[in-house]
Amino acid sequence: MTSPHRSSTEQPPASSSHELRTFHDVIDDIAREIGLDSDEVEARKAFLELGEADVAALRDIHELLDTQRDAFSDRFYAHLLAFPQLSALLGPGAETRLRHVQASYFSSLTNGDYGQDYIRERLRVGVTHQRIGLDPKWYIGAYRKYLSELHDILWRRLHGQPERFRAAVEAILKIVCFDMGLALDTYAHADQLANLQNQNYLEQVIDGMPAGLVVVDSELRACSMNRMMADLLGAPDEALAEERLPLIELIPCPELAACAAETLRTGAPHDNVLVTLDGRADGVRYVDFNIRRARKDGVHILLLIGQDITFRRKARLRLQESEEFFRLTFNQAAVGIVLLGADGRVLRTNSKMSQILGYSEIELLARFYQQFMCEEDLVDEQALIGGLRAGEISEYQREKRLLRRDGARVWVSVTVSSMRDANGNQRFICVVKDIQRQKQAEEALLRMANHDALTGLPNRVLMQDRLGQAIMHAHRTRRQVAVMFIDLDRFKHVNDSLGHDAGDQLIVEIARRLSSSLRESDTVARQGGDEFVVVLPDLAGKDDAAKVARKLLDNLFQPLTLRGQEVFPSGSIGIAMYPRDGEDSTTLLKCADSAMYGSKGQGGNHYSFYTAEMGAQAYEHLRMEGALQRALQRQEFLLHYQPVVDIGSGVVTGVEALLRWQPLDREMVSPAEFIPLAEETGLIVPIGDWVLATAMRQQKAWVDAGLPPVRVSVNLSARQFLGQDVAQRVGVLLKETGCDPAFLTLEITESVLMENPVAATETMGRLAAMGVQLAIDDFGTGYSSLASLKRFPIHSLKIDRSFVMDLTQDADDAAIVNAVIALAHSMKLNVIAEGVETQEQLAFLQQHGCDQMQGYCFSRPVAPQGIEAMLRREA
Ligand SMILES: Nc1nc2c(ncn2[C@@H]2O[C@H](COP(=O)(O)O[C@H]3[C@@H](O)[C@H](n4cnc5c(=O)[nH]c(N)nc54)O[C@@H]3COP(=O)(O)O)[C@@H](O)[C@H]2O)c(=O)[nH]1
Repeated sequence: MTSPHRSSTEQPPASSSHELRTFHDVIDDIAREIGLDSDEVEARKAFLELGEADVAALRDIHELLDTQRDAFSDRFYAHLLAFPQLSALLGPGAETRLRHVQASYFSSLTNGDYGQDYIRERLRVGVTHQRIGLDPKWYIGAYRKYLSELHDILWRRLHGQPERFRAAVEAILKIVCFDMGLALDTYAHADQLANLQNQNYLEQVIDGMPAGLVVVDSELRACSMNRMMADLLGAPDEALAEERLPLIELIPCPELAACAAETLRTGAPHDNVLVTLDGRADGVRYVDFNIRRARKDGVHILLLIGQDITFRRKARLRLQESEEFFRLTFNQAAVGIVLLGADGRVLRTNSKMSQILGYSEIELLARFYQQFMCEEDLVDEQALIGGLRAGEISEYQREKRLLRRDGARVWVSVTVSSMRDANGNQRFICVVKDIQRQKQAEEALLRMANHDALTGLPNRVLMQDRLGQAIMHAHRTRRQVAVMFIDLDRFKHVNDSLGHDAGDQLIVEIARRLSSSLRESDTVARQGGDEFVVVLPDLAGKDDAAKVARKLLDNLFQPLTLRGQEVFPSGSIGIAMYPRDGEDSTTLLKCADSAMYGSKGQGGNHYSFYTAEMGAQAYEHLRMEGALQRALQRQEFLLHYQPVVDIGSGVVTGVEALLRWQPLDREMVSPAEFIPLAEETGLIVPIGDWVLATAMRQQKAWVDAGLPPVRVSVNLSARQFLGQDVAQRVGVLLKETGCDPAFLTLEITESVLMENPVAATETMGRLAAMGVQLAIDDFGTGYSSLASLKRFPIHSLKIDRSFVMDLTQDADDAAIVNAVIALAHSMKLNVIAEGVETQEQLAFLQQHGCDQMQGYCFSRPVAPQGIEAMLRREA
């Protein structure tokens, strides 16, 4: 306890080492603490006027009293032991021992030696008496008895010698008073020691209190405080040691000072006065003060007891903070959160949950979770909740649909966990994530993966799955399955002439017509391009399939208008039957495909069932493809050239390069046979590139051979023209071959132009810029008008052979050819007639101003040497 008046003679507390000390040491300590040094002894003797004369007088009666000692002791102790309080203190059988002690004291009293040993003995006796609990009153009484007895003895022996008697009595009185002083000193010292120990004990208790204590005086100044308060305030001991600090300075809290003043004035206690102590190195401290009034030395004092509630308060603040954090997180969470009672009642929810389910928070609180579940989920959900309830699982996660307020179903991912509230009640926490969009995207992806984007029909993947199921079902039920491969007739033609959009429109309409012609249990799938596959499960036989095929063809062959043109779509259908033609989907599809080619071979708009011969055709198709690839590697291709003749002069002005395939071991194969296959497989690109390079090299070779320059025309396929950078390639080849671009013409069909007019214009522009000429081949077979060709940098038009063929018999064809020549001329285009076989045709063309012609009437396509011979003849 820190106080401005702390004793400077504080005694160390009793310790075990203290107990081991001898009684002699204790007496020495007491003598020292009382201050009984020789000066003190002399001072006392002087005050008692105990001098040498008295010592001599005492010695004088020593002998005299010797014979009286035993009788004296008997009387003395008879008197003392007559008092039960004393006999109880002195103990049974004490008489003999005490009589001996008394006799010894009696002797020492008059033997004239009153030095340190005498004094120490007196202190020892005093300490002994004090320790056994002999009150000073008994002590004083005993000395009175002592003096009276001595007085009697001396009177009896010395009444005849009044001077000696007076001196003896005087000396006895002094020495006895001297002794009494020493005895009383031991009592006072013991009391002082006890007080000190008491005070130490209290201070220890107060310092050890788990609360801070400040004692404040009646002037509201702090008198003392315990260690805990000093620690709390961060105040050094010296703060109060020097002066009493005003309370408001020691604890700068006006509220505390005001409460203290009130308690001091009225005596009414104050509890829970919260004081915030900041500015401490270890951070802010919160102290809860109770103020009580007490009284000391007749004046009021205050006890301010401060409890450090920093930890508690910080914990509470942290709890509040975490509750606030939780509340905000809960309310603003991007996922729905619901706290459910054990029966599924909604106990707490957040705004996201309201958003997901379309109910207000209040509405949700009046409901049970089960009310939002779809019926089909109830059984599973109850089982899982049962698992949670029984502690078999701690949580579960599911994707499912919940019922919204508007009756719609929303896809969610739910995680449900079990917990106990503060009262031990079971609760379920549901974290609900809205995955509606994700599910829609997944469904869309799944749909995309299994359906054709243009028509929405199942695609090849889904069709194969359905076909597999149909086969399994037919196997079990001993029924049949029909697989139909449907390819639209002349679709390419529509696509090329009317453009891709019209082609797409046609495909969509065909898909609609096929779907509407079939049952729910049938499958119609788009295989790609203009190919469809129909799966008819559960059939009795091929007659059923034939009926459906007829119906499909009838429905397909209904007119529709595309870009203002009336089109009559038709298809070629190939049919394979399970189990007759194959037992697995791959074989059946292959058979149906072969059968479809069979229908195509019959002019389209036809259905055919698969036969073994068709398998051979399909095989042939595959064989050709492989052979074409090998032909490129083995250099089995060559070029023939057909002269292009000026109609007026009959002079060869150019040649058209025409591809030929001469396999090593077989007859020459016509391009009409392999070009469509090469186009289908993409092989036309490397083959066409070879043609271009070879023709250009040939042109240069003729020039180098000293022949007059001759224009060489090369056919470009659609893939070649649109699928690669043909302008860049021609540029490279011009450089490589040395061919003169002014004598190179590239022929493209009008359908190629119309397929991608923008790209075509750009490519043609680049080619024209190199000086290469461009011709439209097979003109009249497409749907483009002459006017639409205006925007392309074209030099020539080649009238298709089909118009020239019947020119002289068919007035329509004649009119068309005539009109084309006239219009082309008006557009300053050169006109070349193809396939001129007769003189009549030639005459017609001459008559109508056609510029050039090519055909059998002049020459068939021939090897380069043939052309060279012709050119030399003309030169
Ligand atoms: N992309 C490429 N296509 C090419 C190439 N070489 C040829 N072809 C195309 O193959 C088709 C068949 O060609 P081909 O058997 O060579 O027939 C051509 C002529 O021989 C034939 N012709 C010429 N005059 C007459 C005639 O008086 N009567 C008659 N019945 N036929 C005749 O016409 C074909 C030339 O046609 P076209 O190209 O339209 O001018 C054919 O479509 C070729 O285009 C090639 O290298 N690349």
